[in-house]
Amino acid sequence: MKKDNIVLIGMPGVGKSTAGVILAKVLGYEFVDADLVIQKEEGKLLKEIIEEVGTDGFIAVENRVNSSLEVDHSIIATGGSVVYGKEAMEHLKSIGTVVYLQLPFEELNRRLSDIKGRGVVLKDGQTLKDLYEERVPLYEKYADITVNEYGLNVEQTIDKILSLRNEKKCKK
Ligand SMILES: Nc1ncnc2c1ncn2[C@@H]1O[C@H](COP(=O)(O)OP(=O)(O)OP(=O)(O)O)[C@@H](O)[C@H]1O
Ligand SMILES: O=C(O)C1=C[C@@H](O)[C@@H](O)[C@H](O)C1
Ligand SMILES: [Mg+2]
Repeated sequence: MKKDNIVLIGMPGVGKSTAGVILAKVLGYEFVDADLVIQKEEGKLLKEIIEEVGTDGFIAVENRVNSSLEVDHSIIATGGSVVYGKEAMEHLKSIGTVVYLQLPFEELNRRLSDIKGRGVVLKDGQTLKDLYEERVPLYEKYADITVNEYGLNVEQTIDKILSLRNEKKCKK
């Protein structure tokens, strides 16, 4: 039987970790932050990994770690760049429902006042807008459910995730 996980994807700062941990409490699930799993497995901070092996190297590490996540009844908050890893996304889709947390660019820009400090995978010269345009098609490609959280607080976002997930379950 397919495992019962919820996998949160989306741009950095959309709230995958913030909403994910509360969602786990509401459902009585485990919470897995893929960024923290990477840090634990590598024994380094994300920003140290990016400094040492560059953005492509980080993406390879992220792809490998996410491809080997074996959890059930868990909310998995992924890193924003996980969608560059084909194997990781195929694995995550096979073990859960992929929920894309979506925000318009302007709102995201407001939230991310210090994006370098968050260790975002930005290539030289790439702006946040470029990154947004590059990634949105990937988030859309892998999403089973898309949740537009514009104007919603964390609790409202969680309610929306749960009601769209129930709708999807009822359709099956
Ligand atoms: N509706 C909302 N849902 C979730 N977070 C929200 C919402 N509105 C505002 N926030 C705020 O947005 C920020 C989201 O940050 P968070 O670290 O959870 O994002 P993330 O998607 O996990 O980013 P990253 O990819 O860098 O790990 C928090 O400061 C949170 O309080
Ligand atoms: O969106 C990104 O590029 C990233 C987001 C973080 O969660 C980390 O996974 C990492 O710092 C890269
Ligand atoms: Mg996070």
